[in-house]
Amino acid sequence: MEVSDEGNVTRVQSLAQSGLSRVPPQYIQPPQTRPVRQPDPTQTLPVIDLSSFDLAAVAHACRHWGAFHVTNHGVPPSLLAALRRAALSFFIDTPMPEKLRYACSPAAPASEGYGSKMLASTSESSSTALDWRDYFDHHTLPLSRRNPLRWPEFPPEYRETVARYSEEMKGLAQKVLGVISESVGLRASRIEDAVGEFYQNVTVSYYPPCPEPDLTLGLQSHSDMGAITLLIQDDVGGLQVLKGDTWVNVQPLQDAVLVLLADQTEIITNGKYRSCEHRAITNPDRARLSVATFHDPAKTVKISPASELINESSPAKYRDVVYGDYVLSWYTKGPEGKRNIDALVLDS
Ligand SMILES: O=C(O)CCC(=O)C(=O)O
Ligand SMILES: [Fe+2]
Repeated sequence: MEVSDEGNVTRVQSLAQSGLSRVPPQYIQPPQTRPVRQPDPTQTLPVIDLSSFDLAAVAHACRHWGAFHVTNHGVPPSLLAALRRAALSFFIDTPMPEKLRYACSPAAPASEGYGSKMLASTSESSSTALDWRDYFDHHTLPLSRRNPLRWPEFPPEYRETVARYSEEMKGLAQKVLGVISESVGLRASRIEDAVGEFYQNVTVSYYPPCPEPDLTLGLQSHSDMGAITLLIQDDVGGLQVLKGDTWVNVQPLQDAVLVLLADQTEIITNGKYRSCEHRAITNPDRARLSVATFHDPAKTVKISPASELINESSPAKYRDVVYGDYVLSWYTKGPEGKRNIDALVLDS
């Protein structure tokens, strides 16, 4: 997720540390996107135990939430902890001038590195309030995109931990996409076959404490653009998912991995499953860390609804899209909830 003039972009962490009691105006959300302080407390995100589950529970979670926690997923908890530790150390132990050596390139959107501003500065995106977030984006797969020299050098185990984590997340994404495929009535490999080789990015988000949590968002409302996102976080909380028209807090679940269905899975399942709209709120007291691992098609891949799910009574709901075109529209227009996928919906 990324940038235009990152060289000049203020790091939110520096702002937060300057001890200001009001946030600068460019971070203030318009009234309609400010976070509600009382999300629905009666709702809790489904949990799927990957060592024993029934497909109906997966189908229910995908249909009604587009998101669920997975437990017994096979990724060692020690690796999740090691990644969180290394990532946090980059943000809190590394001096700012050293961090800025990894600043995202000003030229291209979605460039790798240390950034703060998700969208390119276009006239369409200029009205969007800034996120109260800094991040580090790693290009991890395919290996031809990977250059660990662009990843933090400290702590010393950083690069190796990201590499191990990337591998584990790839395996888990394949496993979970297989289960999702079967739960919608497709053969297990069907969604993965449609996506093709995974283009995987690992993005660490660091949300510093914010003096005005009622007026700001850590990350604006969006759905992820690829196929599937796997997210881990610390115990602070702040992620919210939209269920129907209600925002629900996602309670951090120790050692679980959170699965978010992304837009290409919505298209492939012909809308039987919807991608999850989500956002991060800010916290006045504690910084928060999350790590999202995105699994996307190559830019040249054409995504279309699975023909097995289309018939006379259930016609194709989305037009085909070349993934690179989808990404370009996302970064120029901004996510604004789910507007990019909504633009592909065919008139019925
Ligand atoms: O910080 C979080 O929990 C959400 C991050 C996220 O949605 C993203 O990076 O796309
Ligand atoms: Fe996201």
